[in-house]
Amino acid sequence: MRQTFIRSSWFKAGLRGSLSPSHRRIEHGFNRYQATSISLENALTEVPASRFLSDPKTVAIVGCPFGGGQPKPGVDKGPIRLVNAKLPEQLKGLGWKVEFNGHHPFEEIDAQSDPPIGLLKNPRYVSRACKAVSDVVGAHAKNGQLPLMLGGDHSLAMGSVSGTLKQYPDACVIWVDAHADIHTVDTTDTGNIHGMPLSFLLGLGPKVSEFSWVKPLLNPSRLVYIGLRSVDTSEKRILKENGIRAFSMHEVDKYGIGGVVDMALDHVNPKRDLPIHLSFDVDALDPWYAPSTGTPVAGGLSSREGHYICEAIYQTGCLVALDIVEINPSLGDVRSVEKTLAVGCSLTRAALGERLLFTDTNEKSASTLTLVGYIELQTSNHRRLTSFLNHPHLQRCLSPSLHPSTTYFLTMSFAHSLSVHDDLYDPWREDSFTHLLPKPSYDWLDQEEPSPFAKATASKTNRTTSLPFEPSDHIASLLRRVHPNLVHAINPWCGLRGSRDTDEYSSLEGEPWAETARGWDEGSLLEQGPADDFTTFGLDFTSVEHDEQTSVDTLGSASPEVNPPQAALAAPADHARDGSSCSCPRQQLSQVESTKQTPQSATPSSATSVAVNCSSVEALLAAPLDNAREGPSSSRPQSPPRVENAQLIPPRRTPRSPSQRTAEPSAQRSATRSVLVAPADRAPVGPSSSSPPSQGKKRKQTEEIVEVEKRETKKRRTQNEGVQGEEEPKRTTNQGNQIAEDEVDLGVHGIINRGGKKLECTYCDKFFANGAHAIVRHVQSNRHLEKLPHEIREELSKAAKLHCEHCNKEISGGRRDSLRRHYDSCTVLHPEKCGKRLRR
Ligand SMILES: NC(=[NH2+])NCCC[C@H](N)C(=O)O
Repeated sequence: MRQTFIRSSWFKAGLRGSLSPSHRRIEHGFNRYQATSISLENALTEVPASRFLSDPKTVAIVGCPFGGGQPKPGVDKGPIRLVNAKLPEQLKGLGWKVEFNGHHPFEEIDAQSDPPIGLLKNPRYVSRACKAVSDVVGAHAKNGQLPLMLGGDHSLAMGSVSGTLKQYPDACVIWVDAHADIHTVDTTDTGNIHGMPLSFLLGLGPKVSEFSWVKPLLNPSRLVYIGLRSVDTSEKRILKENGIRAFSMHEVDKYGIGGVVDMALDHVNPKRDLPIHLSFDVDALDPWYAPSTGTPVAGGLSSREGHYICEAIYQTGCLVALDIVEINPSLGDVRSVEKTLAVGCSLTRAALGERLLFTDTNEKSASTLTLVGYIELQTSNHRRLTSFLNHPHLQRCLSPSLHPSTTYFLTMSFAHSLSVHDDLYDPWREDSFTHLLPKPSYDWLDQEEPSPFAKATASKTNRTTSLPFEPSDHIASLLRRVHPNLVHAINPWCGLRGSRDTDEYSSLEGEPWAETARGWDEGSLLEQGPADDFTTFGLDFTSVEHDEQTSVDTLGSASPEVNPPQAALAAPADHARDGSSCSCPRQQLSQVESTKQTPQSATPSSATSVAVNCSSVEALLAAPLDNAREGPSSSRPQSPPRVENAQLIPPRRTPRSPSQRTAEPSAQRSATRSVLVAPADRAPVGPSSSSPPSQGKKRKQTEEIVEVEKRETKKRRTQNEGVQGEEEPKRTTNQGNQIAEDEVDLGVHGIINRGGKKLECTYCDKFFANGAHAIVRHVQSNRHLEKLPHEIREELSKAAKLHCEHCNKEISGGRRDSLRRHYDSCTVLHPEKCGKRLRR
């Protein structure tokens, strides 16, 4: 039996070009209008925060008032002051669940009972404190929480990193510090253990029985430094002997912080799939920004550079633990202390998702939703789907290009091997399931249109069908690995509608892609080709600048009023302002120097105003992945040494002059807000140049388009005339049928409600028996929307809100399961309940 899962609407919608024979296995395309369909609902409710943490994302604050690893009093007050500065509230403001049950009590040991071991000072005190921290951090990590260790001195990281490694043995450690903190027992000059934690974690140097609990779980290749500038001679030797990668301030100056972070990540976490422990010593920052610390060293990171590190690591979705250490509120004047505490808070926020242009990842608005692409997988094979989603090619395509502040969704559809049900699977016909698929386990498909048929069929019998896997959760978890903010939407119905349209094939006759379509029909995809064939998947990432309006909006939403707790201490993203008024000596110098050099082009990950767009299908086909990768990364000044696996896909800038921007019609501008529009210079959607259709076909298509356009213009004109108060024009369907007076014209929707029963789509010939909701969805999911102005599209998405079909109540949240829950209390379905409630 033929598998007929070619979507009629797609062919009509101009996705034909994507069906070239060379892309027969994986269909991909981009239909930005689906952004307003069900995808939106799913995307709005599902924003995975991390690859490793549990939901809801929880940060467990481990306050460590401890300074035994160094000699200066006061560092133990650091965590207390950070908490008093409302750090927990600030993190809540970022959407985290915060667990903080008071600071950890560290039992003091008097000096006599804790004599030095060799040169090591307070060895027992430090060891016990670190052991306790290790246990606590390990427990939080085990619970799927993110432990935030607030020091205290940096010796505590011996504990926190141990705790992390217990739970995540393959975790990597990014150590941001002015110092290497890698002295061994026999190399330390000072005996201060805060200069030694890494040697214990790496198992270097002579063993000290007091520290035997520290397991040398850290592999030197999993450690990377950023910000070093005070490294003792013996430490340099240790770094060299152990091949430990370090990015000193020299490299920061040379490559820029973006390059350094990329290289650091490429070294320890090339596929961005390993858990990351970020250990941030505030002395990595220039003392200008963090003066209140015990061992300040001039020439450090600017505030922005420090924040960039945190932001970039958050963006990997791999952060599992964070240390913020060495803030000593007893050092310096009041202003210095405030400054240091403020930067400690804002570094923490940056590492936990605070963004410069957006409020937070949990606040989802249409402007943070970007459709990345459309994938149609012609497979029902679980293994193949997994290998596709796990394929490094896809990961490389998506991962580095997606900005963390944006929720992306990938609309995916799956042609299941429903061949046996072929003629039966029509959700619009209640009887279509009744004998073969009595209780479909198509919940994932049902999700969007369950009520008419799912209810009807569920009651009949419990026979289940044999879908090979339950895609929703599975895909969600796989996509989370690609990018934490990448969500998916399964978009079932247009395919289902098309499933009966076998005549589509005849209309394909002579087209180069007809063969492909047949190939799918015969299930060839399932049989042939190793997973590697999926490399044909190539999204074309094109940078599209947010229009000015968007930037202003999003910037506005990040203003301090939005988040009062943060304002209490430091305005959110206050670090962003550092540059202008900065008198940090290093930055002044580099500012002077940078004017001499070629201006640095924006690195992709720092370009907050750049979004990713997979534009027309033709562009996809014309631009294989490798081409898509060419771009600004190669034009970066002094591009860093080749970093393995760092397949950055730099967004291609499409520069537009300000006058060009203002010249854009406002409707078009605002349309770019929620759904990014392909830049004008992209090839128009139509037959691929690589697979030109026959002349005749081409003409037929053009004629079709012209006809549709004519219809549109006519319609618009008659509408306008109506507004001007002239005689009301006769209303007709696209078939030319006149609309009777008792028929409701949904006008702007392009939908005619015929006698309140059957609905006809004005743009194609389809009829719907299942209510306005269904047809609104239909119009959205087909490319009819393309023809509608933005305002109308917005109205449409409003109209697509879920309502109970019995009492017409709007279902808040617009989710199907909420609707199902609502049925239980629906006053029309259960008048008796309603009565009870009234009596009460
Ligand atoms: N985490 C720190 N602040 N470490 C400073 C260490 C300074 C010096 N290398 C020492 O061993 O004493």
